[in-house]
Amino acid sequence: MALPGLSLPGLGLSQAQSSAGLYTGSSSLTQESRMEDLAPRTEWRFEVSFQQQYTIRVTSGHAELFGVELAPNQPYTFSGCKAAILTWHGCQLEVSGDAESEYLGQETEYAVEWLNVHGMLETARDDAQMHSSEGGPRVLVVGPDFVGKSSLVRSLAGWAVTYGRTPTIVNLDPREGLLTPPGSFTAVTVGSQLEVENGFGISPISGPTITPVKTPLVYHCPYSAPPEKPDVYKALITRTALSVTNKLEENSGAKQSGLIIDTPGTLNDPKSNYDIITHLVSEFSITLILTLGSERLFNDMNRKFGQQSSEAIPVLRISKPGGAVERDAAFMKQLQNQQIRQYFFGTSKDSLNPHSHTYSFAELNIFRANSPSLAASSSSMDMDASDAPYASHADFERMTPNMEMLGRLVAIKFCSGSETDEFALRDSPVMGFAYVSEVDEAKKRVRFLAPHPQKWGDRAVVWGGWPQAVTDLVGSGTKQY
Ligand SMILES: Nc1ncnc2c1ncn2[C@@H]1O[C@H](COP(=O)(O)OP(=O)(O)OP(=O)(O)O)[C@@H](O)[C@H]1O
Repeated sequence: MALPGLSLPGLGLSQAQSSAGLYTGSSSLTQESRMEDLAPRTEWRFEVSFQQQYTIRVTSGHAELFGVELAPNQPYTFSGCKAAILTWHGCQLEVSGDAESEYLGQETEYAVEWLNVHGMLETARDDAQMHSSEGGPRVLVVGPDFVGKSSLVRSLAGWAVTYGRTPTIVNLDPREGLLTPPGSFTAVTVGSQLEVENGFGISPISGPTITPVKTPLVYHCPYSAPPEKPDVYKALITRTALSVTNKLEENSGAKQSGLIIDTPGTLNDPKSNYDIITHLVSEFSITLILTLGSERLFNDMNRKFGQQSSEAIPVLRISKPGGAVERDAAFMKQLQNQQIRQYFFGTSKDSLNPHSHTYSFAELNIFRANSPSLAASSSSMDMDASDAPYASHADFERMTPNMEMLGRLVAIKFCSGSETDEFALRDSPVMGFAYVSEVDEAKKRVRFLAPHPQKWGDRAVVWGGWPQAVTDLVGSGTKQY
């Protein structure tokens, strides 16, 4: 990573830049390959749909994408992506392919601010190194949806790795997976640089990979948002925090590098008096809170946790990047489907070969995680009342496989299927995920797609209302993403 120079954004624009600097507003751009000169501290913003491919190559100078430097002359291809290539000192890009929009962003003060936060974290890590019993910074990132939280987390992680650190990234947003499909919490210590096109990439729980492995700790969260089941969500936070803390105690480098926690926008909830954020701060012993995109949230956090409160935790208000954009429901659905596909089939650079497993009903220990959204989807499927006992107050219920599971993702837990303690079932980490590709109620058997050839024996298999069913996973399986 190159540090920012003294040039001011907007100065020294070439003609190409000034014309490219206008938002195109067109729904689809198809272009021949062409060169774009970027002045220092500017960024090339683009939005590419899932049907398009857009390629960028740095031909001179240095540029980075969310904290990860692009290698010179290497083409990077993006699909289903909204992002920005930032340059501190200026660069030239070769751009080709299709995009929904592309433009030169000159308001990059946010990036300088983010880099300053990285500098603060480095100081805290140095302090932790000198006083070895203390851990590094434990950072919580909060804010409404689509304000750049995940981009900030990714940038801070990328810069930390460039500085030789091994930060632990925790994703508590079940809408979007990190090294996993949606519907999970992940904690992963990052020891090698992230990928430009694919962020955190894929992990061994998806199958053997050729890239350096990042082994995540995964918990199952089959709800799209915390308000669906706040108590379960909080219990899973406690479980994750305990496991992460224990893991850091075994690895001094990771402990000194600290934690960065990404959260869903739904935690920004004054009505509940930010109950879940309070829980998170206490369980992870947070030392720094970064708020994005909401002045009210910043003030509320400052009052509740800031230096004047009994908690005395620094709370900072961080700028939202000008390029951060809303991803509508259709885009999010495609993103979620793509994450599920990638879990089983890998990416165009790192493809995987999933395996088919058939189990009889008698061999399976299936549990359903009840939730309001699952109850709603069952009633819309017109389920027989006896098949859909979701009115039950139990969080998990043992069940016989049925057609409702078709197209769903199931979590294979480390605990035994004979587990009767609901809390042990909830708190057990995930060994891997499988996809229900066929349910034969007449022959009483279920066919799954799973990343590994080994069967999972009598382990507990849990599914819930999230993520939603994917209908076209098998059959499109040969397609690479
Ligand atoms: N500087 C930027 N230029 C262009 N696009 C950006 C920029 N920063 C972020 N984005 C894009 O804007 C979108 C929203 O950003 P991001 O996912 O970081 O927000 P978020 O607050 O984490 O959202 P959510 O709460 O949904 O997880 C993403 O597609 C991201 O890649």
